[in-house]
Amino acid sequence: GEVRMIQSDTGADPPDKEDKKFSTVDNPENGLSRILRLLLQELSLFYSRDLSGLCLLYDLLHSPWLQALLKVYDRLQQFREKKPAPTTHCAQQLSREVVELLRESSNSLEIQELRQILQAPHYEALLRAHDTVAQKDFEPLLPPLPDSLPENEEATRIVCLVKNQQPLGATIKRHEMTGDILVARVIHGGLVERSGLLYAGDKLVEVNGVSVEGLQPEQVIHILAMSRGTIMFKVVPVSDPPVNNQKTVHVRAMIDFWPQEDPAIPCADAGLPFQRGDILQIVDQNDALWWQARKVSDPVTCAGLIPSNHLLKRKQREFWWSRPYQPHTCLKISMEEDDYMKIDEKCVEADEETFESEELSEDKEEFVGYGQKFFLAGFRRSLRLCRRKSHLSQLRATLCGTGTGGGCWTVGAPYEEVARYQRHPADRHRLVVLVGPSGVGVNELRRQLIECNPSRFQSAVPHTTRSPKSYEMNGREYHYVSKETFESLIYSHRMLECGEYRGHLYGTSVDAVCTVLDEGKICVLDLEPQDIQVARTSELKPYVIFIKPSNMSCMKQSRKNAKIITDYFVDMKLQDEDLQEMEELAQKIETQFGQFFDHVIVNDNLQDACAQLLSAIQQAQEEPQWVPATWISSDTEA
Ligand SMILES: Nc1ncnc2c1ncn2[C@@H]1O[C@H](COP(=O)(O)OP(=O)(O)OP(=O)(O)O)[C@@H](O)[C@H]1O
Repeated sequence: GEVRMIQSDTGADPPDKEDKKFSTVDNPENGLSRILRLLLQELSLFYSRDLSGLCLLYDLLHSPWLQALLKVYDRLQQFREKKPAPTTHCAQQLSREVVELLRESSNSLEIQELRQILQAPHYEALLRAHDTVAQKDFEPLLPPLPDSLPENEEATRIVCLVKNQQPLGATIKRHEMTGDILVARVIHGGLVERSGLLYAGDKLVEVNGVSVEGLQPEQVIHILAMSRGTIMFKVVPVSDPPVNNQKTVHVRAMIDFWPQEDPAIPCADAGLPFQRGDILQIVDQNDALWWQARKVSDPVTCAGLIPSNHLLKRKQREFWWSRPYQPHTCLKISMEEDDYMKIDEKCVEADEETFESEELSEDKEEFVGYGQKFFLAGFRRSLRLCRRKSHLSQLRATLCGTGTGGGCWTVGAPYEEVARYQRHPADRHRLVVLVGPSGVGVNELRRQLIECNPSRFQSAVPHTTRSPKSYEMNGREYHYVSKETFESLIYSHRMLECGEYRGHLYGTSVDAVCTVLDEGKICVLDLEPQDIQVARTSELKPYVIFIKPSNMSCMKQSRKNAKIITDYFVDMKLQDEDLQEMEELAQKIETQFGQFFDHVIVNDNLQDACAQLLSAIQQAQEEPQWVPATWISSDTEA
């Protein structure tokens, strides 16, 4: 009644064609679809009145997806009411009989096809699934309980596991006092954990009907190793099974770990070996000493044991205390003096004049361009020599035992929490940092990259305390600043790298990098490995690429015409000893700083290395990457 009344009131448009189509769907409508149609009819009368929100509601209810959804709902509802029952409980058997019959009948193409279909593995599997559902055969068959249970026996549980190729994923131990065999640890993702039937602390009574009383854990493991198929455990369940309600954490390993070499690990076979730089997913931190984790790059179902943060820090302390006291003898000779002595031996002829003219000759190369000329800052010889010197001194300090890292242990957290980060297209680009042993081609690659697309890639303009030469421009070759200004930048942590060369300070500031990034470009920087940590901030989000030499014989081939800069020559041919030194240095850098590398490129063929570099940078900027979690959280706080 009301519907009609409103219609005559408004004289609005009749429901549109869509609606009619909807109302003429096959079968008589029922349930929700019908209600919806009526509702739409009614709403259409209001449409022209432009009441707020009404049009929105109309469009919503009129949307094809909602209508389709409701149709599905209605169909399912009908289906439920019908309570379908299987026509047969043994479709598989029926199918087999049909195949037999078909074998006897004429061999027409259709019959052949039908036979093939009925014998196809997926079809047989489908019928098997059908029969399982039809027969409601869901539960595994448990062995019958023994008839006579002793009165005083503790509540026991019978657990059956079907062993497959993988290990069971649990460890056992012997209780020191009682001698009971207990489940020590259930490995995350393993068969035992997925079954949900055994817990750490459960007491094993029998395995496959054999009592474990008085046995050593190794003997029990032997029984398990010998058994095939179903294994039956009789256990006294732990009174309150532990619940793992921790969320998983992702970390970057800052150390290497080899379970087979760690005498303290409770079960070496259950250990997860990893190397510095690996991203680990920690799934269980319930144990104070041994956590469970898996490698993100190798997502096997079963986790492995890794030493906890706490355990590693304790070992770290023990390691440092156990070292004999080492007076810092190496630092007695100042590195600079040492270096100068070497330089002086070799370049008795060279004086300041020669150095200046050499800088001039290098200058020409710094203007490059295709069509349009531009200046390449940050490739100056003095800056590069100064960097190299700071690295050498750092490395030597490390070898003398006074540096920040060494051999196996690095100071600081053994695991760094990481999170997935994908740069939003509107965000600044990530800083790209290239690291590599001197002469490997870091600057060559950087130069090629910038030259091939100067509007996309750029280097930062470094700072120096030396005075500008007549042909230089402040802010182009360098930012020329006073010693005081330079030092204040260092003290306020605004210098990414710095060093001294021939009495002048050289370095690259955070702000110089930000200037490039703020122009929407990708800043590509060449840093010494010990400076990576300084650059690792939420502000710059550096993506670190290690440039590695290939093997000696390849290098000898590809570096026939390669030249390096030295203190006494602008271009000096790379010698075999240089290549040898480069290889050794690359190894040292990798063992000491490998945890910070996001990507490694072997620079053998220059064109290949360039192409790899381009695609790595593309990935860094466009695809999700693991970064320290603090970079992300400080973003959201800001
Ligand atoms: N893949 C390559 N094939 C052949 N020559 C190469 C290759 N990569 C670099 N070179 C050459 O090797 C020499 C040294 O390279 P480059 O100057 O880039 O070294 P670098 O790693 O920046 O060292 P430094 O720390 O001294 O600045 C250059 O002559 C360069 O052209």
